[in-house]
Amino acid sequence: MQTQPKASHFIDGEYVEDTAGTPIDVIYPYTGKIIASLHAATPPIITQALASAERAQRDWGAMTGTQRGRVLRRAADIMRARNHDLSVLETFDTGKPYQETSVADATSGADALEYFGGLAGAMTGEHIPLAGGDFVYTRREPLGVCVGIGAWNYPTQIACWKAAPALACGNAMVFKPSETTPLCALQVAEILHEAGAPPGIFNVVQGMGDVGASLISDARVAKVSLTGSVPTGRKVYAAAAENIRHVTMELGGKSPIVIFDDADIDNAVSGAILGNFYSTGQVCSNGTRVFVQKGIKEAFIARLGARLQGVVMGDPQDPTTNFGPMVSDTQRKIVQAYIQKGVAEGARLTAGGNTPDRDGFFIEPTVFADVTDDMTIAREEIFGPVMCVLDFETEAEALARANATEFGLAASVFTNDLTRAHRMAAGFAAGTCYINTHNLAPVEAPFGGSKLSGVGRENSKLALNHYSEMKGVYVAMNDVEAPF
Ligand SMILES: NC(=O)c1ccc[n+]([C@@H]2O[C@H](COP(=O)([O-])OP(=O)(O)OC[C@H]3O[C@@H](n4cnc5c(N)ncnc54)[C@H](O)[C@@H]3O)[C@@H](O)[C@H]2O)c1
Repeated sequence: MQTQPKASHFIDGEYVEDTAGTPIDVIYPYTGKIIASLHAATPPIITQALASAERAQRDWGAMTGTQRGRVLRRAADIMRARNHDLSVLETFDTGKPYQETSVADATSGADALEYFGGLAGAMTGEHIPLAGGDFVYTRREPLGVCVGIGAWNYPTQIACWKAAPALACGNAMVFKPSETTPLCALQVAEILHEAGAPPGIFNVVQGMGDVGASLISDARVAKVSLTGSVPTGRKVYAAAAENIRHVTMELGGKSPIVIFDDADIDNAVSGAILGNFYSTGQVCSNGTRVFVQKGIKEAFIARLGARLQGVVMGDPQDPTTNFGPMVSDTQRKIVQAYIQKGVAEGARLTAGGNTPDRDGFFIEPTVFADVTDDMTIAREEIFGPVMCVLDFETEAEALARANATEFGLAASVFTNDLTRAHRMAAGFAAGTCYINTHNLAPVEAPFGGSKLSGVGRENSKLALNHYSEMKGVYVAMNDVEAPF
């Protein structure tokens, strides 16, 4: 497959290059080899992208929602038809196994385009009757030019989850992918263009944090939606505050999975695997603190150990591989340091912990038992395949400890006690909760975090509120009464 794009940026319906920008080498995590070379956006590229988006948004925002929705739904169809190629590219970009990318990335992106394409024509205001026949009507209006900034773990999905509601509401978007995975968003731009999106409606510019910062500080920008870490979120939120801009923040997490002794233990083990090792642990909503009720702790660890025998680590493009390398050597080193800290602080290593002696940024799926709440590995987001198993005795204790974190992205409970399941879901201080599963993110459901994990929600009808604002129009049906 040709992994080198035609040029670094996609602006106004075409590929654009400016070789004066800082070089960005794209590394395939399986081989450590360079598979594409791009350039970060220079100030003229940033200006070009924002000017084109501002120009295009005026007409796009004036179209009917049905017309815009048609373009998005066409893009969804193209994306589904190209799923194989897009998945292969996503695997080159991230190192995630094709077994995952073929069902979770372009497909999830297409779902978002289809869903918000469907909703676009159904967005309406309301009529509010008042005394004396006066009334107010509301108009849902686009914000204008939105900036999207992506993390490296789900490059296609992140681009689509931001573009689809933004465009459905009549905005234009300038999207900056992560510098680690810059390839897939260009494909999203091509597909939207091919589906009939007017030039400039979705522009992609490459670059590091400084490019993101320049985009946000531009006066033409009405909103920024970031998927990234909490430290970056703080900077982006502060920069947006300078001009009182709208924000959506999808940030990090240290989510709990609470497993009671009445749970279906195989389902609980599956949930913990999904919530810790999918995408080699590089998922923001991962349930990395697994609280297991004391009586079943050793049984849980034994079953988990047996299931880990099913890990197939290898060439991520091979459809039988179910566990790929980490996205970069840097990220792998961060995870290695956390594993060392876990050992040093006295946690019991029950699986993995090693770096396989082979090419690629691999690290074994790792499980620590007897983890306590104060250990570094139980407090900080690791963003790699490291599961911490903690044990508990009572429901009240589990809930209090699950919530004792500055993050609040996701939380799940495994139990067969119906009332306890709902009690726990109501008690979790997290934006995205699960009962008897973990980490599913269908487009119909709101996704996002509370506390340090974020602001706003992606997906679901709620996302429309974050990409539009309501204008109230007061209509007088009577003479104006003035005091003099
Ligand atoms: N909540 C979610 O939906 C979600 C999803 C995926 C990843 N994440 C989080 O993302 C993190 C991993 O991704 P990452 O390492 O790419 O995150 P990161 O914060 O390092 O970078 C995210 C993006 O922000 C850009 N950026 C960096 N500094 C900036 C600045 N000052 N101004 C504007 N943009 C700037 C980066 O170039 C990149 O595109 C983890 O913390 C993970 O939990 C969250």
